[in-house]
Amino acid sequence: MSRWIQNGDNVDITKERKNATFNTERMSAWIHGGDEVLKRRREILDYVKSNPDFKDPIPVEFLSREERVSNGTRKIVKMTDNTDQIDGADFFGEGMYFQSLVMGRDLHPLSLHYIMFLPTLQGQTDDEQLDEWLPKAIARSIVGTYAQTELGHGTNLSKLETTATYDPSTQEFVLHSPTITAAKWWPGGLGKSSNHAIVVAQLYTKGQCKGPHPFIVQLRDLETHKPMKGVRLGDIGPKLGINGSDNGFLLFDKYRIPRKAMLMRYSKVQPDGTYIAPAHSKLGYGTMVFVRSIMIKDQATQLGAAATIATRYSAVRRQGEPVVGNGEIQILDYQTQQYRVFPQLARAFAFLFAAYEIRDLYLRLTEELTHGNTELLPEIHALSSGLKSVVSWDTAQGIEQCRLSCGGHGYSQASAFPEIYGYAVGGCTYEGENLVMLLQVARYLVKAAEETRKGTSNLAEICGYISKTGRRTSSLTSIANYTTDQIIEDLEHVARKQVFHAYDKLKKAQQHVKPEDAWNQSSVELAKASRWHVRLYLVKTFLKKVDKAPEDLKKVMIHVARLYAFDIISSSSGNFLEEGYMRPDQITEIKEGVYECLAKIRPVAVSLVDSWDYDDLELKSVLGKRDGNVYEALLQWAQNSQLNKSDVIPTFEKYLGPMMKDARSKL
Ligand SMILES: CCCCCCCC/C=C\CCCCCCCCCCCCC/C=C/C(=O)SCCNC(=O)CCNC(=O)[C@H](O)C(C)(C)COP(=O)(O)OP(=O)(O)OC[C@H]1O[C@@H](n2cnc3c(N)ncnc32)[C@H](O)[C@@H]1OP(=O)(O)O
Ligand SMILES: Cc1cc2nc3c(=O)[nH]c(=O)nc-3n(C[C@H](O)[C@H](O)[C@H](O)COP(=O)(O)OP(=O)(O)OC[C@H]3O[C@@H](n4cnc5c(N)ncnc54)[C@H](O)[C@@H]3O)c2cc1C
Repeated sequence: MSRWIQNGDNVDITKERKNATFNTERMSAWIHGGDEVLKRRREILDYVKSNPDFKDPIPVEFLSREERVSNGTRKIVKMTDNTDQIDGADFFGEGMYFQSLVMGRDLHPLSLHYIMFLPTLQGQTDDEQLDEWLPKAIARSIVGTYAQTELGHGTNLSKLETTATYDPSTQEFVLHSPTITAAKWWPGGLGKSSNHAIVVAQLYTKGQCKGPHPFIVQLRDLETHKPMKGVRLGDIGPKLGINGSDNGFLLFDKYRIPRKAMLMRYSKVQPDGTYIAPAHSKLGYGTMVFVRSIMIKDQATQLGAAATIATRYSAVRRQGEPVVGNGEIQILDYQTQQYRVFPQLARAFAFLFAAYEIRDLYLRLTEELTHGNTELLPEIHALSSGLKSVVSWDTAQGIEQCRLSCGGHGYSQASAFPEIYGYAVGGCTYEGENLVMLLQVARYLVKAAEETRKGTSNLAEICGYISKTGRRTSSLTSIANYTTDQIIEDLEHVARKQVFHAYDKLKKAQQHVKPEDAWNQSSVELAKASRWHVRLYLVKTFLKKVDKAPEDLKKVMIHVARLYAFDIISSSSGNFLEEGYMRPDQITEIKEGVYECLAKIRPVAVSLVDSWDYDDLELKSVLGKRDGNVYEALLQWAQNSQLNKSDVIPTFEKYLGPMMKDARSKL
């Protein structure tokens, strides 16, 4: 019997599981990278469940902000006391899973320490600095964050205002925030927890500005934890999500740090102030590329969770009686419900598989950089920026669709949707605002288009479609015979067309206006080109992964992958119809393909979401509980409300009681 079925479970959800046409365990192993990975996940899960230190006193939704920060800090310290339980080298797999189980969807005072501070030390220090700082950071004798964004500037790094001016007489840098807008603003854990930070500041030496560079800076006294003299910092207040994290502000008043505080792996300032430039001007941005690449898996995991909650709830929720007298049906049987939820599940899969690809590519980049080779950098910058944008945007929209699909209960924090949304949607902004990142991808695509037009094209594989001579019309005859190659060919056509459309618009505008105006006037079309480029990549990666799956899994997953592709085509049919590339009847065929996929997925939907292997501990959703007994659980969840501590609360005595009494006396 499936590990997901237990006595006492809701009967509808049990029936769904018994209808599975594939082995859920095999599917989970395939999704997560093999039997060994799955085994390790279960070991980590058992460990977390068995450790009372990781328990929340009550669901975190009922805690105040201060309690959340305190509870999160307690847990993350315990968690990082026990990193021997995981493979420390596997941040992407075991590290992220462990932290997700223990910390849920609250970032915490050590988030930035692990996500950016440590990776920046690893990637940007010279050997001597690495020896000095890395052991301390790994041991957690210091806690750091990444302070780059300012009140006045986040996106445009070249206009950051914090200055680091080199003083050769003392061999120190002087850190200074010349204006209010120079205040660092947002860094996670900066407000109250960190005592160090990587601070990105404009480097001045010999009277010249050399642009933004990273420095390691002590912010608080190691014993008293009081801010250092010349450092002013604090918490920036509550946010849409991640309220367990003390995101902070920071201002410097002519604060002196030693020359060796500048991270000198790529750029250097010599004792006399001579500046040595890096091999590639953007090597200092490496940590952002790393985070963008791990964000894809994180976002996929959030959307997968939302789809799991919506699917399980839809299996146990009965509403509406299409045949009067036959009883209400499971809402999962409505085609409209399937159309709302299953594409989100399909997207989550597409994003997860792309996450594996970008992880591998990032590892290759790291290896190449150790040999001084920066060739891969532009490609990875473009791909990670593009994926980060498209994936976080679709994840945000997808979570909202899942929430809506759960009706009123989706609006309750018991569903977990508010937490999931609040956490995930930050990804549209941090690590580069999404539209800005799409425009970075566009720079890359414009170059590819230019090379193609010049006939000098020697494009990286990912851009190969740009220089292909495609068909003038789609070769689709019937949805049953619509092959993977044909699907890709059709998407390539639209992506290529949009790339050249945007490119031509840009080139035309450049003949009439200044380059920056031409770029601005073409930017909506350029961003669209980037989106198509990324969607094409996602579809290709998904279909390729499914093509290689074992037969028993492939016959299920093919419908999910096709749904992902058909949904994209049918919801942008205008692009495919343009210039008669597709005929209306071909679009109708693809829409029918969507409905067919929904029908194929329906009977196995619950087992498919089970295969994501979310334990209740990780899902943290009353609606998405494994056992499907949601109504009892909702009633129980509500008991945690502080308002239920007494039958009559003081507001009655103070306000409502007198109001009603007064009104009664006047009747
Ligand atoms: C031991 C194990 C223990 C394990 C324990 C585990 C514990 C775990 C604990 C926690 C784990 C949690 C895990 C959860 C998952 C995590 C995911 C969630 C993370 C949430 C955390 C949020 C943190 C957020 C942090 C931040 O937001 S930091 C700030 C980020 N800021 C930005 O991203 C700014 C965006 N702006 C830019 O990037 C740039 O300014 C720009 C827009 C790209 C423009 O730059 P500029 O220099 O002005 O460029 P130009 O001069 O115009 O040149 C453009 C040129 O450069 C190329 N370019 C640009 N960037 C790059 C790059 N990075 N690489 C390569 N090339 C680049 C660009 O392509 C152009 O090239 P061309 O000129 O050739 O076209
Ligand atoms: C939850 C969260 C956590 C964060 N954590 C950290 C952290 O730990 N450390 C840190 O340093 N920062 C952090 N940040 C800051 C984050 O990196 C920035 O907010 C982000 O890079 C966007 O920059 P911005 O706020 O300046 O937005 P802006 O750039 O001001 O964006 C506002 C609007 O302007 C548009 N825009 C801006 N520039 C252009 C352009 N060139 N072309 C077209 N449109 C443009 C954008 O598309 C957007 O619509 C965090 C932010 C959040 C929300």
